[in-house]
Order: sequence, then structure tokens, then C-alpha cells
Amino acid sequence: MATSLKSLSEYSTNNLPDISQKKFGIVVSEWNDQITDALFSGALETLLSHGAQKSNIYRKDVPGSFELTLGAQWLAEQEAIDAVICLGCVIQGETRHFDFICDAVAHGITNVGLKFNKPVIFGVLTPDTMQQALDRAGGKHGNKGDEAAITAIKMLGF
Ligand SMILES: Nc1c(NC[C@H](O)[C@H](O)[C@H](O)CO)[nH]c(=O)[nH]c1=O
Ligand SMILES: CC(=O)[C@@H](O)COP(=O)(O)O
Repeated sequence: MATSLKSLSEYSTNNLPDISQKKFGIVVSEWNDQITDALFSGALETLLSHGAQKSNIYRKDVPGSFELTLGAQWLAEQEAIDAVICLGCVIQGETRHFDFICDAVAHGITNVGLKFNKPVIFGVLTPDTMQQALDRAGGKHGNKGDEAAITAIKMLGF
């Protein structure tokens, strides 16, 4: 279902696990930081609102979305970390660079989760325009950071 048909910030709260003792790593891309900081705010507030302790949430910044994979790996390899959330925004430019980044990050983040057997969440916006990004970072379509955080919580209750 297209995001335009649903809000990224609306989700079921049935059967959520206790996350009061869970530790979360959040990797944030510095590219398009107006967007990624908004995604982080959404993810942080969602984790806190469902019982996470702020002292158990660790933010690490990376230069761009391409680096989210290695940043996620450096967090996921830490035994104490229960889940990793990756936040980025890759905006289509004039060339195919967009495609290479998005493909690499999607596959890379997937592989980190499989390698370390823990939730590593793809919270990366891949819009054509800045407006589409704004709409999904606390705008009319909700906040992708909320979606990423509740996804991490639900996977911890698997
Ligand atoms: N154009 C965007 C980038 N580009 C930078 C890459 O992510 C990477 O840091 C660089 O290729 C060096 O490895 N990154 C974004 O997150 N968003 C963009 O729109
Ligand atoms: C996704 C990107 O890396 C992109 O912003 C780069 O822009 P361009 O394709 O015009 O070089």
C-alpha cells in the first residue's frame, strides 16, 4: 500500500513487548539532516512512549546513507544492543547514484540483521523530492522514524 494511502505514524499497539530493559542503537545519516533529525525525533519519542529508557538509546551519526550499513554493523556486533534502527533520506538527483545507494543500503542493512540475528530496521526515505521527504518526516504522511521504531519494538516481541 502506498504511503499516501496510510500514515507512517499509525500502527497497532496490540501485544507489544516490555522494552524497559532493551537497548537500542540508532544510526543517523547526516545527509539531508533536516529530514533525518526529524526521523530521529520520531523514533526516539516512539521508543520512549512505549517504555524504553532514554539511557538505553544510543545515537551514532554517519556521513551518508551509504554508511548506514557499516554503522549498523558496529552497533549490532555489540552484544548489549538488542535492536538497531537505521535512519536516512536519499533524494533522487540527476544520475543513477540514487539507485546504487538505495540498493546497497537496503541489501546491506538486511545482511547485518541476518548476520547478527537481531532486528536491524530500514528507516530510510527514498523520495524523488524534498517535499515527499518532508511529508514522511512528520508531515501529512506521518513520520518514517515512528514506523522504524515500532517495527523494532514488534520484532523484539517476535
Ligand atoms: N545523495 C545522498 C547521499 N549521498 C552520499 C552517500 O550516502 C555516501 O555518503 C557517499 O556516496 C560516500 O560513500 N547520501 C544520502 O544519505 N542522501 C542523499 O541524498
Ligand atoms: C542520491 C544522490 O547521491 C544524489 O543526491 C546525487 O545527485 P546527482 O545524481 O545529481 O549527482
